Order: sequence, then structure tokens, then C-alpha cells
Amino acid sequence: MFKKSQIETFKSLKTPFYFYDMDLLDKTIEQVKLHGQSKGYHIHFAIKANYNFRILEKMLEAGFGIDCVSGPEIERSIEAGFSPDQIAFAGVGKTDEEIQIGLDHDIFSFNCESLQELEVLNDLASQSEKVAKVALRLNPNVSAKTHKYITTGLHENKFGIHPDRFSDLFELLPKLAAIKLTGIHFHIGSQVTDLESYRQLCERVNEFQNIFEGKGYNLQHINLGGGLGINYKKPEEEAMPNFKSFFELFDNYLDVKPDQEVHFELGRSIVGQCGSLISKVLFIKEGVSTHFAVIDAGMTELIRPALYQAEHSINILTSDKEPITYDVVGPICESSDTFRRGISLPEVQRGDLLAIRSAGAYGEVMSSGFNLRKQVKAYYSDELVEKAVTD
Ligand SMILES: Cc1ncc(COP(=O)(O)O)c(C=O)c1O
Ligand SMILES: N[C@@H](CCCC[NH3+])C(=O)O
Repeated sequence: MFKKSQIETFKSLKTPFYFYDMDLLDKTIEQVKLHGQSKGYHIHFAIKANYNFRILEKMLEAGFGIDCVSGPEIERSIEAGFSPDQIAFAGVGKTDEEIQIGLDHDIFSFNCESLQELEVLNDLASQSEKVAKVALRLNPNVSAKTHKYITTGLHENKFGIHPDRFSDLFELLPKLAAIKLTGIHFHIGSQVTDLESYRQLCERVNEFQNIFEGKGYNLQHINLGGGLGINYKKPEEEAMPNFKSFFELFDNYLDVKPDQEVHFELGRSIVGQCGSLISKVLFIKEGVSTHFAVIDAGMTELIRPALYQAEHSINILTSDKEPITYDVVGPICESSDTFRRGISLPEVQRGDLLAIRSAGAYGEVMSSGFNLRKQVKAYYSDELVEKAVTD
């Protein structure tokens, strides 16, 4: 994954920092185009996964749209060059100001999550003398079989409109003159690795479509959200998810009406594997039953292990000594600031560099200033001046 010349350059950079492999990103995007876009599917990049302009530039070049969950994400997408008619805006808690940003830009779709939100959107749209295009986010009660914190499609989750509300919904919709229903939207969760969940989703979407058709609504689009997972355990062996089988599943099981568009909102599956967090060993500390490798990156730079017990693969970049067992921990004053426990790694010493892999999605963007930590820098493989290697 890392060239010797890149590692030489890393030695001269202040750690920790994020590093993005732009070749891998290009190759991943090519796969999405080959297996998804070529079937006529519309792809939106979920900007929440990574909002760096260099990353967004690649999505724009690929012809992808954007999926946003806040007003600032809409503004950033527009700043990055996306056209408002490529922007979908989801979220259970859109503020009036954020809705107004979407209205001012005439975005592709407000993905509305409740009846009350529809009423507020209708009021704001009519005050602005606009008609808002709406996709209703529906709750399909399908398990994504993922961590409970990133499961979004079950009835117990806060997301989407529950089918129990459909009769009220069908009464309300005709009264909302400033709203045009253009689609239905779903998102069952993130880091989904069992495609069976998507097959179940297709079944539910087909049922919901029939209900809407029965009420006289011809939906211009269906948005199936994102969620496709990546291989955190073995990023070298599976540098890209299997987009072919992902898109083929929808091809096989989703009923698409004539002229209907199908949209996806992919985040992690596109950018997850191309990013690494590069960090330096500060201290080796002998614990009662373990060796602690204390590194200079912490949960402030990558919160996923602390928040979701996520295990990211770690590569030691500057040692090929015999492996020993470590707990790899950060400097933050929280015991959850632990990247890996009981992991076998080549023996390291103060100053050795390591890469925490698969950190391109929900890594840098979830950084925090806890302990007054500073935001770290990002470097991109195609901009990095690689040092000559003298061996
Ligand atoms: C509505 C919506 N769409 C798309 C995504 C992107 O998900 P992922 O990065 O798992 O593809 C998310 C995040 O889970 C989301 O909430
Ligand atoms: N932040 C989560 C994903 C949540 C996706 C947004 N709904 C993660 O790091 O895995």
C-alpha cells in the first residue's frame, strides 16, 4: 500500500496526519461508474463521509451528485461546484435556516422524515413562492445487521416515516400546495456487509411503491440511500467493495417503473479505503499484562474505535522486527482512546511510524477539539513530493 518513497516523505511531516491514496480513490470511483452509473443509476456521494475539496473534486468529475444532511453541507457542495439539481438533503432535524438554504438553491430533493417537517417545509416554500421537491424518507423496518449506533432502518430508529403514519400522510399531502412529491427515500444503515439486507429492502420498497401508486402518485425517483460496507480487517485483500454484486442485487430485485430514476447515496464504500491516519509512536509502556504502544493520534482524530468499537487494521511503516503483542492507545484522557487491544505487530520503538487504515470515511470529518487538540493536516498521494529512497 505505501511506497518506500512515500514513507520517507512521511518521516519529514508533522504527525499525526491523514493521507489519501488518490489512485485507489480513482479506481474505486471507476468501479462505481462501471457497475452502477452504467446501468443508469444516479450516484450521490454522501458528503458527511468526507468533505475535503480534493475528494469532492473527484466526485464532481465522476458525474456524481451529493447527499447532504445539513445546510453547511449544501453550501460546501455548491462551493465545490455541484449543481443544486444534484443535491439531496436528508436529516430528521432540519432547521428553518437549513431548509431555507435548500429552497434558495432549488435543490433536487428534500428527503423529508416526518409529517411535521412536511408542513414546515410547505410553509417556508410558500413564503418564498417556491415549490419544494420532496422525497419521503420511509422507515422500512429492515435490519442492516450492523452496529446499533449506525442502524437507521428499524422502527425503533428515529429515521424515516413509519407506515402507521401513511393514512395521515395521504390526507396531508394534497393540502400542501408548495410541495411536489417526486420520490421515496430509504437508508437502512451503514457498514452493511450482508447483501441480504438490501434484498429485504427491495421487497419493502416494491410494496411501498405499490401503495403510493394505488394513491395515484407516480414517483419520478426512488432513492435507496447508501450503507455498503468495506473490509476493515483486510484492506489489502479487499481494497474495494464488490460494487458489481451490490448493484446487480437492485437490478434483480427492485421493481423500477418506466422512466423512473434510481438513486444511491454512497459514502464509506467510495472513500473509506483510500484514507489512512498516519501516526508516530511516542512511548512504549509496560502494562501489567500488555505492552502499550502510545501513539500521537487519538480518538480526537479517529473516533470510530471509541464510538463503535471499530477495529481498524494497523500497518507499522518503519519496523520489520519480530512481532509482539500490543495495545495501541492514544494520548487522550479517556480509556476508550484505544485503537486496538492485543494486536500482534512488528516490535516498535519511540519514533516509529504507523498507518491506521480504512480511515477515509468518517475519520477526519469526525475529528474533535477535545483536550484542545488541533485539526490535523491532510495530504494527497498525487500532491506529495516523494523523497528519493537511497537503498
Ligand atoms: C441518509 C443517508 N444516506 C447515505 C448515507 C451514507 O452511508 P454510507 O457512508 O454508509 O454509504 C448515510 C449515512 O449513513 C445516510 O444517513
Ligand atoms: N459515523 C459512522 C457512520 C454513520 C453514517 C451516517 N449515518 C461510522 O463511522 O461508521
